[in-house]
Amino acid sequence: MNAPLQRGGPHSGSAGAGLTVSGATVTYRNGHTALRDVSFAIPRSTITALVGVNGSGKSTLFKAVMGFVPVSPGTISILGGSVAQALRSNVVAYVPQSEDVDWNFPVLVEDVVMMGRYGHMNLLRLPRRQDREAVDAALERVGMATFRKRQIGELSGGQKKRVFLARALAQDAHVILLDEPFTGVDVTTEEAIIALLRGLRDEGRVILVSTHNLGSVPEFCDRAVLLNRTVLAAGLTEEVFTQANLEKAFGGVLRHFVFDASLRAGVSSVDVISDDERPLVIYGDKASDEAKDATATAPSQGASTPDAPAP
Ligand SMILES: Nc1ncnc2c1ncn2[C@@H]1O[C@H](COP(=O)(O)OP(=O)(O)OP(=O)(O)O)[C@@H](O)[C@H]1O
Repeated sequence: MNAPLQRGGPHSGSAGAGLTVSGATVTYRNGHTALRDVSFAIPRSTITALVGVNGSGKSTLFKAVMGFVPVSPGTISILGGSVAQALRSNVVAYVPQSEDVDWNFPVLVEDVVMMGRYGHMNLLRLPRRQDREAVDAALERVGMATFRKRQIGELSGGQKKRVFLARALAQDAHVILLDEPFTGVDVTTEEAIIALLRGLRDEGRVILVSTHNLGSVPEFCDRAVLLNRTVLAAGLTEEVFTQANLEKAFGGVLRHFVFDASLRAGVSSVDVISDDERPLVIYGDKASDEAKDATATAPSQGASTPDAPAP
């Protein structure tokens, strides 16, 4: 049986136990299997990118972690406990894609953030002092305190995303799932969101971010999971984010450009890999390429080369 979840700070509970998905298969009611035998583990204090083509199952995985769709067979363990325990303890929060939200729904920014407190309230949902304080602190942290009385539909795309992040903060979620947080936001807002996520990571939380923005993944994600209905690669970003793995994940849809890099000192090649408007750029290192070439062409001891002069 799973150990009970412990609240009282993201560092409590089983040390290091973050999110573990083991052999998870998800089949929708219409018979479509969106995920098959998915396995990976993410420790606490990490930001992990969830990357894959449209329809690869990223949102389905989020739904499974949130308990919205059943996993069968397979298991999902959250901070050492079951999904049901995690939901009861309010430790998982989901920050939705903008398209999934009805922005015409008349609700104030502070009310959206207060929704993060519902799991901490009794059935009457009357906010207490600690609930209001949590909302104030969350709005302050995402820089949206001055917008609290605005209708959510009146905000820009980046501001809306920050409000939903504030809802997760007010909830004091230890596992935060973000669906495409950078779509439609400018670079300044993206940097602000990344800084916030880093802060949350450093507090011991588990952050899982689905994104098509390959270029920023190596910059701010410690780990990555490449998905296409099953896991193609998972682990540290530098090990997962290789050209070969990305080609496996994106196949023909990945735009891949190779430039002559002779204009930049120390660079032998520039690979630009793009699934979105912000590409991943890989610079080849001239010095290490030359060293590799030298090793590859150096004759091994005792071997003769066709061009070697006769002794
Ligand atoms: N409720 C549902 N019923 C049946 N099939 C579904 C349902 N939701 C999603 N699917 C199917 O499951 C597969 C995975 O969808 P999912 O939304 O998880 O992909 P995704 O990786 O999040 O895609 P995107 O990058 O476009 O958001 C798709 O083939 C989709 O058509």
